[in-house]
Amino acid sequence: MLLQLARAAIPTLRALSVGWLVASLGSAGLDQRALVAAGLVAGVFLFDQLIWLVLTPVTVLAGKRIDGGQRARLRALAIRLPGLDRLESQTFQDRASRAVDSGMGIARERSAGTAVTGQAELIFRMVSAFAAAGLLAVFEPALAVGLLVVSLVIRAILRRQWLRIIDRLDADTAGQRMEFYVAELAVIGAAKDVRLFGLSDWFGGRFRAAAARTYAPVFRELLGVLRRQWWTAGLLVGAATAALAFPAAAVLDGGLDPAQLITFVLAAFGVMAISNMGMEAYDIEYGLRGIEAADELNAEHGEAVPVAGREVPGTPTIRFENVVFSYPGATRPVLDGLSVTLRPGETVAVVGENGAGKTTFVKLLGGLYRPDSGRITVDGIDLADLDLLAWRRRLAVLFQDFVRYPASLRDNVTFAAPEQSNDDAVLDALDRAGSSDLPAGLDTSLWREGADGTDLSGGQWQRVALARVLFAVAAGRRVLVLDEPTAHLDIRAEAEFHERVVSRVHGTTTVLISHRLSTVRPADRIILLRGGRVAEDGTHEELLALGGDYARFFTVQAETFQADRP
Ligand SMILES: Nc1ncnc2c1ncn2[C@@H]1O[C@H](COP(=O)(O)OP(=O)(O)OP(=O)(O)O)[C@@H](O)[C@H]1O
Repeated sequence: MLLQLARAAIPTLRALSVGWLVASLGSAGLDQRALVAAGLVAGVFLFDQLIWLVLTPVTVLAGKRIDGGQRARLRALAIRLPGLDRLESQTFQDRASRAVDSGMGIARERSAGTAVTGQAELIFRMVSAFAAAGLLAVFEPALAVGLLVVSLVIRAILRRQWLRIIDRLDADTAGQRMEFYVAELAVIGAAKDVRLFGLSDWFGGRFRAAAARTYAPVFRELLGVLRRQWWTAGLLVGAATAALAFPAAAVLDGGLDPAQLITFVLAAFGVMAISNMGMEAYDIEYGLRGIEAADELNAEHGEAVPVAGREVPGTPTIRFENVVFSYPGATRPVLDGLSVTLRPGETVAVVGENGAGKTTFVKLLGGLYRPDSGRITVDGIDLADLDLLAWRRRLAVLFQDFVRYPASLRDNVTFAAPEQSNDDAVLDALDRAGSSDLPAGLDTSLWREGADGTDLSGGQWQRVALARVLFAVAAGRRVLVLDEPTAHLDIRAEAEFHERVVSRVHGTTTVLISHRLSTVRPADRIILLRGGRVAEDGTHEELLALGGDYARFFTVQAETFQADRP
């Protein structure tokens, strides 16, 4: 603040000190007074240069601090959202990336921090212009007011032009998203494919196309602005002419001496400096969009906290009653009248073709989405009335696309029940998941990019993820969901899976999703989803006897397996 205030005084101090120097030189050559005046002029110039050395890092740091706070608030809001539907909506994602300036597009600064520090800079530039106008008013108040008004009008015109350019940039979020996605994918996400499939030209072309789509209207707007710029330039030339002509005329009339001429001309240019749109204008305009986006997110989702509801003890009976569910924006429901009961302690396998809705069923069970109609009950209580956080603490879910946390092996296991951290239990879970021979100790960071980090094979990662949910069950979770838990396992591990994992889970309801029918065969019940509802329900033997889809799939798999044998 003090630094900015000192900077705001520079144009006025410069005008006064240079005027004083000229007056001193005029009177008696290079005497002591002139030397002091020259020292003052040099001091002001030097101060103007040096102040940036301090001001720049202070401003950047202040901005980063504000941005850090904004990001933290947004993270808290996103984490608090009880389900995935809002999080996955395009509007939410667009606003979130604007609010935190996640770097979409090229050199975009949209942060709250830049808006605040830019605004502070603008205030002090205004103070500076008004101070210079005050000095100029000593000579001619009308000239001071006129120059101030014209300079502010020029600034307002330039600001409007900026806003139109920013609007053009904002208009194409789909293009920016594509550009960002392609750039990320080409460099990191698809690094192996880019090399092995020779995709660099394809990615390059897509990136250029996305960038051209986003920036073509921006460049058109910019060219339009440049074409219309002549009358802004005219205003500036007019103002500069008045700034010189009025004091010069006064000198000719004998009303001003040369030293005063220099003082007032410098003061006039100090006033006009406010017409210049510095980077602060860019920072404010872009940054304000980020603040607006954060405000919109807060207004729309700020209250979205899971409400404290009822809790159910023990291993519950779970019922899906005529549940219908479509993903936001989808035209067809994924679940369409699904009714099923999961009894306490039983192992229910869920099978069905790709896209039948098996994972969706699990997401609804976890309260990540709500049914469009019908209801899900836990011991007779609607899931909507349960304390969602408490309910989730009763679940241990291994998703098909489980997360590979860039953390230690220990954390990768305990994350499913973070309240427990007992190394014996971690080792036991790893052992049961068949991971006791991993090339990593509990403290090893499973983060290849990190210092001393390592990575695992696909199957090893699956075992770690399996250990994660087994650890959670040992910690008291009472509903275990395993979505394709054997997809990456080798034949021996898959054959041992039921014996080693499922049969050793007691007092827990287990939902097992798998395309490998040998994995689901021993389940207490198998349900087959088709058309968004339960089409078949029974034991392996009952479903084989039924002769429906399950029997057909099983026969095909069994025949394939037989045919593959030597
Ligand atoms: N987040 C989502 N947004 C929109 N649609 C989705 C989303 N997730 C899944 N879907 C759609 O819902 C349908 C069911 O998907 P789901 O993942 O539940 O199937 P699944 O039975 O688990 O399939 P698979 O056997 O291939 O794993 C699919 O048509 C899929 O395209």
